[in-house]
Formats: sequence, structure tokens, C-alpha cells
Amino acid sequence: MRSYSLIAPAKINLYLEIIGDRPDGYHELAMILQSIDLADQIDLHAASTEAIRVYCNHPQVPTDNSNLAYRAAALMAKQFPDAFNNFGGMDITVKKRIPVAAGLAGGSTNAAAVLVGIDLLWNLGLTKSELEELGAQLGSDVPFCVSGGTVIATGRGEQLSPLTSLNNIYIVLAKYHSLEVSTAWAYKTYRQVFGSTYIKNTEDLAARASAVHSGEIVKAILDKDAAEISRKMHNDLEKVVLPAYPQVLQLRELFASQEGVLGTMMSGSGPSVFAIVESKAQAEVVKERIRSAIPDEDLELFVTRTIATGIQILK
Ligand SMILES: C[C@](O)(CO)[C@H](O)COP(=O)(O)OP(=O)(O)OC[C@H]1O[C@@H](n2ccc(N)nc2=O)[C@H](O)[C@@H]1O
Ligand SMILES: Nc1ncnc2c1ncn2[C@@H]1O[C@H](COP(=O)(O)OP(=O)(O)OP(=O)(O)O)[C@@H](O)[C@H]1O
Repeated sequence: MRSYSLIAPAKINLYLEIIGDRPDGYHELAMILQSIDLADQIDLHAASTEAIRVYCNHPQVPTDNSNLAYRAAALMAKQFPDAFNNFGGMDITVKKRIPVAAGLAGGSTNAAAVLVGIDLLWNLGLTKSELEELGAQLGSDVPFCVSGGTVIATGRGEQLSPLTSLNNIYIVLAKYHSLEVSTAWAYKTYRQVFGSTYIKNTEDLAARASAVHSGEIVKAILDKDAAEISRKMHNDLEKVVLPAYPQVLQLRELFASQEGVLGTMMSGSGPSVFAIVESKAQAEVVKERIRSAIPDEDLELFVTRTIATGIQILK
């Protein structure tokens, strides 16, 4: 019997620009994705039967074949049938700490951890880019989650250009536990509100996507300048999520009014909102002030920090 434990970090979006919609129904994006140390733990145990089973401590997370961790294992079984026949099924235990349906890539990072873990369990020796290609079949955020760090992501989010390591920038993260925003809804609503922006000219598309590489926020990241990064953050999906979810807007405004907050933004399709702060001590102060302003038990608050890694192998 063999087993592996992996750490699967969440992400935030420092930048999310919708460049246009694509014929496949997805949106062409220019994003900057950032790993944070808020993470789930994934335990993989080789089983003596052919079954793939998922266990999770979070009541809102399905444990059937719709779980992204299950789907990652099923994809590996399909891609590598000889290894699957040889090694058999597995038990996957997901210890959830990342809030669910939060815009933090919780399911995607679990899927990435299962890909990395099965590669080890079955001695496949896959490269990082092979793992990322498999990940892209499971979801747009999965390829990033494999190696994580600070990355420019274009295409539908799967084309990755790593930037410098951005360690230890402190973040306060807030999410109403019972509030969920569907990613598909956010993109669909954006298209309805702002109209179809289908770009036929591929050169134009490439030029617009590559503009982010020379953008001001990238310069601020390369300079590791947290204040300037905070000023240049952007998320197009805020334009549809904030008007539809007053609680998210309220959190965003509350963060913005706090002393010590360098900048605040919704992550991905929301509803989590994060604030960049000057130090760990300042983060604790801001967290307590938000807790006092909104003494609602439904509001989850975390102090976290940026990290330079994606999936890590614990043992
Ligand atoms: C909002 C973000 O989290 C920002 O990082 C991602 O863009 C979404 O990543 P994800 O949840 O892994 O997305 P997927 O599972 O691939 O897609 C969920 C849904 O979001 C929409 N979607 C997603 C990515 C993209 N580039 N364009 C889209 O329109 C599609 O309607 C899709 O059905
Ligand atoms: N392993 C998993 N962890 C969390 N949610 C999962 C998982 N597998 C399937 N789901 C389902 O996926 C939905 C989206 O959850 P998830 O936490 O991945 O969203 P998210 O953080 O908004 O993702 P993203 O930022 O990639 O759009 C949930 O409602 C949940 O039912």
C-alpha cells in the first residue's frame, strides 16, 4: 500500500481582464494569478479494489463523481489504463480549509493535487507541462494550480507565463460562508451586460493579451512593490458581481476604508474579497476591525500571505 499527502493552496486574482468571448463559449482572458498559503490537504491512499472514493469534511462539497478530485483521478485512469490496472483504485481524502465556491480555485487546486499525487503513486514521471495539459481538461484554473506562484495567465486561463516569486505579502480575506457565486453565471452576465466582444482577428487578440505582459501591474510585481500592485489591481467581473451582491460590495467598501489597507479586490468570480496590507500585525488589526463592524457568524475571515509554490508534497 502506498500513500501521499499533498498541500493544495488557494489562489487570488491580482488582475482579471476580459478581452473577448470565444467561439467555444469561454472568454479570452488576461489575468495575474497568485497562490496564497490558505490551503486544503489531500491524502491519497492506494486501495485494493478498482474503486476511486472521495471523502471530504465539508458538507457542501460533493463526494461523488462530480467532485473535481474524483474527476482528476478518473481522467488519469482513462489516460493511463495500464497503470490503473496495475495499481488499482484509491481513497482520496479532502481536508477542506479553502472556502467553497469562493473564487479561490478550491476545487481546481484539489484536482491539481490529485494529478500530482497520482503521477507519484503510479511512477508516471510526467513533466510539469504534461500535468498542466491534463489539468486544462478539468478546468481553466487547474493548470495554474499545479505549480502556482505568481503567473500571467492568458487564453481561457491555461496559458501560463510565470513572473517573479512574490512571497509574504500579507492578505486579509473575507467570504460569507453561505454566499456562493457561480462562475458560469458571472461570465454569462458580463457578456449580457457588455455585449459580445468576439475578436476575429487573432493578431489583435495576441496583441491585447500580450499588453498585460508590459502592463503597470507586472512592473510593480517585478519590483515587489505591494503598494503599487495594490493600486494597479483590477477585476472586470466586479462590474457584474458587485451590483448583484450588495454584501460583497459592502465588504469591498469596508476594506477600502480601513487604515493600513493598501488595496482591495474581489477574487475571480467572487464572492471572496481580499485586502493587501502592510504587515502581518496590520492584517490582524484589520481582521479584528472587520469582525467588529460585521459581527455576523456567517462571515469567514482569514489572515493569509502570498506564496511562491503550487502543489507541495507533504509525505
Ligand atoms: C474566475 C476564474 O476563477 C479566474 O481565475 C476562472 O476564470 C474560472 O476558472 P474555473 O472555475 O476553473 O473555470 P471552468 O471550470 O473552466 O469554467 C467554469 C465556467 O466559467 C466560464 N468561463 C471560464 C473561464 C473562461 N476563460 N471563460 C469562461 O467563460 C464558462 O462559462 C465555464 O462554464
Ligand atoms: N474538490 C472540490 N472542492 C470544492 N468544491 C468542489 C470540489 N469538487 C466539486 N466542487 C463543486 O464545485 C463548486 C465550485 O467550488 P470551488 O470551491 O471550486 O469554486 P471556486 O473557488 O469559485 O473556483 P474557481 O475560482 O476556480 O472558479 C462547488 O459548489 C462544489 O459543489
